[in-house]
Amino acid sequence: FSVSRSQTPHYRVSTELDASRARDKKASRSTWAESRGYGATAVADAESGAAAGLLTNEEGLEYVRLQNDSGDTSDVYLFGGVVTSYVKDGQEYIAVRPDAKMDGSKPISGGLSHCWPQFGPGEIQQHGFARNVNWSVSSMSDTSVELVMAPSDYTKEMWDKEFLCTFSVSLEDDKLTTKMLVENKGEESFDFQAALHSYFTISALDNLSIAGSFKDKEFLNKMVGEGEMQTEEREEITIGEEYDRVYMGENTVDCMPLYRPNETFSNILGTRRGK
Ligand SMILES: O=P(O)(O)OC[C@H]1O[C@@H](O)[C@H](O)[C@@H](O)[C@@H]1O
Repeated sequence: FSVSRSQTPHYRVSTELDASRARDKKASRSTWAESRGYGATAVADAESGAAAGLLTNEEGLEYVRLQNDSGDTSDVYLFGGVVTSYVKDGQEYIAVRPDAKMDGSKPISGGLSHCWPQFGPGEIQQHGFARNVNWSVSSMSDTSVELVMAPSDYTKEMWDKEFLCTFSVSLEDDKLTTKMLVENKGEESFDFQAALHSYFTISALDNLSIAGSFKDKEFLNKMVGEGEMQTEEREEITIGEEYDRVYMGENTVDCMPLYRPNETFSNILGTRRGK
C-alpha cells in the first residue's frame, strides 16, 4: 500500500460521540492506518473537520468517504466493497434498504453491491461472495478510492480460482464512475459474471421507466410460482406492481422495486413475499 502526501486520508468523528469514544476511535484508526503503511500522520485530528478519508460508522464498519471541491460526496464500504451513497448538489442518488444491516452481520443490502463471480442462481451462492468479504484499500485520495479483493480460504472453498478484483470509485465533477477489473492470476481460464446490484433513489415509481432493448426479450419473472420464463412485449419498462425480474440477453437488467429514502418500506414494496 502506498499513499502520497496529497492522498492523505482524514477522518471525522461525529459530534455526538463523547470525547473518550472519539479518542478510542482515533487510536483504532491510527492502528489501522499504520498497519497498512499510511503512517500515524495519515490520520487527521478529529478537530480538523476534514470530510474525506477513512471513517467508521456507529456500528464499527469502515468506509471511505470521497468529497470533491463542490461538496459532493460518496461513501464506499470496505465490507462488500459497496458504494452506499452518492450525493450531488445535495441530492442522494443511491438507496440502501431501510432494514439493511450496517454492522457486518450480513451483506449490505442496497447501494451498488457486487454480484461476483456470479449473479445466480448458479453453482455457488446467489450473488456470489464479493459482497460478503472485506475488501482492502490499495490507494485513495479525497476523490477516489481503489479497493482490492483476493482469494481467501473462504472464497476458495466456494470457488477455487486465482483472481484479483480491483474496484475503483471516482467522484468526478459531474458524475460518479465505478470500474471493476478482474485479473486471472492462475494458469487456467475461468468464467465469471459481474454485476452491480444497484439501488437508486427515485421520486416515485410513477416517474420511473427503464429504457433499453427489452422488446421480445425473455425474462425470468420471479413473482410467478417458483419463477417463470416470459417474453417482454414493451420497449420500455414501467413498474405498476411489485417486480422481481431478470432479463436475458445483451441488455440484461435485474429490475428491483425501488423506494425513496424516508418512505416506509411497505409503501413501495407492498406485499413483497418473504421479506
Ligand atoms: O440481497 P439483496 O440486496 O437484499 O437483494 C435481494 C434481491 O436480489 C435480486 O437479485 C433478486 O432477484 C431478488 O429476488 C432478491 O430479493
